Amino acid sequence: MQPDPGEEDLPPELVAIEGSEETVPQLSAGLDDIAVTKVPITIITGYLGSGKTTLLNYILNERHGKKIAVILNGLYSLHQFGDSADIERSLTVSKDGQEVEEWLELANGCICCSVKDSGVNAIESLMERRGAFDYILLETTGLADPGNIAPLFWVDEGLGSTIYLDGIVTLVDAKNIQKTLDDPAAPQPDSTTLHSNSHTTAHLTTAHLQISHADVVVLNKADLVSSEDLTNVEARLRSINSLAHLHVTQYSQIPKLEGVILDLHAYDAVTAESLNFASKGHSHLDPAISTVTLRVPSLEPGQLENLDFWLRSLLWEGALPVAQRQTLPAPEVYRMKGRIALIDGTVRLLQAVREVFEVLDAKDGTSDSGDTQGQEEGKIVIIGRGLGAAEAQQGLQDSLLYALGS
Ligand SMILES: Nc1nc2c(ncn2[C@@H]2O[C@H](COP(=O)(O)OP(=O)(O)OP(=O)(O)O)[C@@H](O)[C@H]2O)c(=O)[nH]1
Repeated sequence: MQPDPGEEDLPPELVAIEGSEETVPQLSAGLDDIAVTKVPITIITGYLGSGKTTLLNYILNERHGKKIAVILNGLYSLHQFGDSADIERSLTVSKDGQEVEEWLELANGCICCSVKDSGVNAIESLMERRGAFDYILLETTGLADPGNIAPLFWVDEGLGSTIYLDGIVTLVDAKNIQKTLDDPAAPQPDSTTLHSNSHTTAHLTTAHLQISHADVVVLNKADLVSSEDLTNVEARLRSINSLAHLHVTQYSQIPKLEGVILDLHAYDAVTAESLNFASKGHSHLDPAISTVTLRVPSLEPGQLENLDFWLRSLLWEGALPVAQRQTLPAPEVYRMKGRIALIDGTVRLLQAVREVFEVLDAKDGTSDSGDTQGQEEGKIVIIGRGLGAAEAQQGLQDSLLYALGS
């Protein structure tokens, strides 16, 4: 769910077609009645020189049996792929006299493309022109904020996109990351995309945001640091983002890709284990960003509306609602995941990236906590800035009890 864009921006009416979850709804008029297989897209981000291209080359040279499209979002030279893969052809595609895409065909059936417009439409039109792919990898520039890119691909099922966001992988340079996070001169994110009412003044860098949005952190260049430094970096990364899986690598080499880097389904699945791990009380080593866990009692179905109110208030208005219509300075929320247990034993999943959120039915439909009482404890894990766990917990509890602001 996103803030209302206004009527003129409303999407055309859609009709859902029957089929598996990998089947997308289609426009009601003018299109063939053919189910479309959705293609996963993984965003690969990370600070300058952290090993993004090394990871891409590694993936492309692995035997994965997939036809992968690599999208370079930025002003890159495509020739960086020339060393490791035979280039068969290259082409520049023009639109209205403007060069918008450049692509190279790689030896193993993959293609590599530079797209200046990173939007879903540009990528879908590329897919139409070049035929179907099994997978898309999008490498951002080293200074990109993935929080601005992810919502482009995390598209509502109802909008009928042929691609879906599978996950965000953030490369971290083990040798330089501490300096980058602490450097007051390091490039800062575009403040207009963030709420400005946070009460935290601690320095925030683009590297912080890249880590906070990660579903997987690849802690690379481990060969360049001592084991003690590596342990310290790991602790800091976990304090920023306790939800992400962390893999320590040299030259971005990850022995198994499936389920580790690729095919994560990080935006349509939330396991109780991942939330339990995130709530284990990791250190608060970073002054700018942290992860907190809120406990959610089992809800009556009617209380889902109250939860929705709390989410809108927090994510759209940047305010933590508390009783008697007061508001507290709110955190800036970058990523949120949760499992909400209902008293009837069913479970809802919560996913949010910045102001976009979604509450879905859990695929299994019921608690999978293994709790002998049969009732899972609901949890919401928030990664953000200016997070006071006690205030956030109070605001949530108040919202669940009263219909604040109604
Ligand atoms: N020592 C060491 N060098 C590495 C490792 N991984 C990558 N490199 C080197 O670090 C340099 C930068 O790696 P890239 O993969 O180009 O990094 P990137 O994130 O794509 O860089 P930008 O696109 O400039 O942001 C290259 O010279 C790599 O060979 C590693 O684990 N250890």
